[in-house]
Amino acid sequence: MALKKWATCRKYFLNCIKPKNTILGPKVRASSLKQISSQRLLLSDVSDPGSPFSLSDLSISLADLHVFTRKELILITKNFSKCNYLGEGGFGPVYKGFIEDNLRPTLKAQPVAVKVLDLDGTQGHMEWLAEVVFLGQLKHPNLVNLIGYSYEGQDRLLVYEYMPEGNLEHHLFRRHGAALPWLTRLKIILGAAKGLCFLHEEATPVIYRDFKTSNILLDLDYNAKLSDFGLATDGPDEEKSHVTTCVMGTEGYAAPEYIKTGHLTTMSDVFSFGVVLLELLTGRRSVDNRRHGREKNLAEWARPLLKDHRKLEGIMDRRLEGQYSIEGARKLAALAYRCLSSNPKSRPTMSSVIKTLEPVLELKDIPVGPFVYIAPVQGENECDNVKKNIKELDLDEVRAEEKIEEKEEKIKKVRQRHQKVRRNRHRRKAIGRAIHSDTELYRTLKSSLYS
Ligand SMILES: Nc1ncnc2c1ncn2[C@@H]1O[C@H](COP(=O)(O)OP(=O)(O)OP(=O)(O)O)[C@@H](O)[C@H]1O
Repeated sequence: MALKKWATCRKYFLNCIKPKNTILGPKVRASSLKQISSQRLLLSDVSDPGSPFSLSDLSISLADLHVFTRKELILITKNFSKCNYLGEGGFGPVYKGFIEDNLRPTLKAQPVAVKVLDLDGTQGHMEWLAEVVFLGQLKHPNLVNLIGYSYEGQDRLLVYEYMPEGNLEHHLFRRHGAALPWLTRLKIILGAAKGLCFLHEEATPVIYRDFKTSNILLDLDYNAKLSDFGLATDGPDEEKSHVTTCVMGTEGYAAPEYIKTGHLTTMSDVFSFGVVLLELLTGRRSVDNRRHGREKNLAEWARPLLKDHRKLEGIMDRRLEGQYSIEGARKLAALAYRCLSSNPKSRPTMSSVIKTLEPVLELKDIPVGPFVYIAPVQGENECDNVKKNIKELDLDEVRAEEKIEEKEEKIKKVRQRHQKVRRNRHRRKAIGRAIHSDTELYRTLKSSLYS
């Protein structure tokens, strides 16, 4: 479900970057580039109207990125084939592709995701540029890796490492398939927190501005990586704030002070982090217009319930079926409460968020239930072969196989029972056992989530 996104203002900047050979003399350009190259290139260095930068200068400053031609991208995505379509966001459609090892000598064979700017959409050149400038320089295990970009005429494309498990939104809110286990949720939110912390701790802090479940991508081990830097901006530290007349972000995640006044700080990201934390705890979406009154907005509705242990239990995601650490849930709820404070100064920094989250992963008071795949925690020592085999298997297939085995087991038991009943007919009647079937589970879910 795509949430309403406010992101139209930057479209005005389409083509505001100077074309290839700017009117500035080569000496002036060279010295400006050198001056900037010692530090991180800021978005304003590139996008301000007086900037000496041209698009071709980007490839000098961001030398690790590959500049792809349209022809190469057609090859990579099999002509943007429908079979390779992964989805679509505010920027435009995204396709899976594969880079063969003979494409370029410096580029290894690998699967990729290619984002194509929709020229009729709400985003434009500035979002593309922000993505290139930020992800071209900021490298961290919890940020998605940008491999390269492309610009030809009005066309703007981005090429990323492929994230096989898609995004968190899909895993958390899908109607079918197993629920995301507690420890996997923790691992994901900790990874995302580390990514956000890295951005905030840059010498010039980066305000991400679009922290939400659909922007948290997952690799095969459920390591979280932030993507979608189209709305990111270089900001001052927590003490100072940007004031913008153009409020951009996604409904349900944006901090109240930012919506009301346009004041933007790293603490606005912390608020959005609190919303995602709530989504992980409750299994509810940040905004659900099918609900009534206050319940439509998750943060508004849930925050007052977080401090009361009994109420917290009542709003925990039912799909977890009680398999979570109660102490951990309480700690996370208290953390979400602080992140969602209406006063930005009362919110914790992302480094303090990480310090709160890490010990929660160690809590062992999780009731043992049926087998669930729990993604290994980063750095955990485990048998490489088993890990590799699990990676190579499609998890949905594993679950399907488990279900078949489960069903076969049930049929076997029912047969045995029937035989026994037949044998003991004179002694007692067979009792119909209530099986909590998947259909029943989905129906319950549907009525609670989507009514
Ligand atoms: N690197 C990637 N690897 C695999 N899938 C990806 C990758 N990047 C994006 N996708 C998928 O492509 C789809 C569109 O993603 P995109 O980031 O453009 O939009 P969004 O975050 O869903 O929405 P919005 O733009 O409104 O924030 C999503 O299903 C996402 O999971």
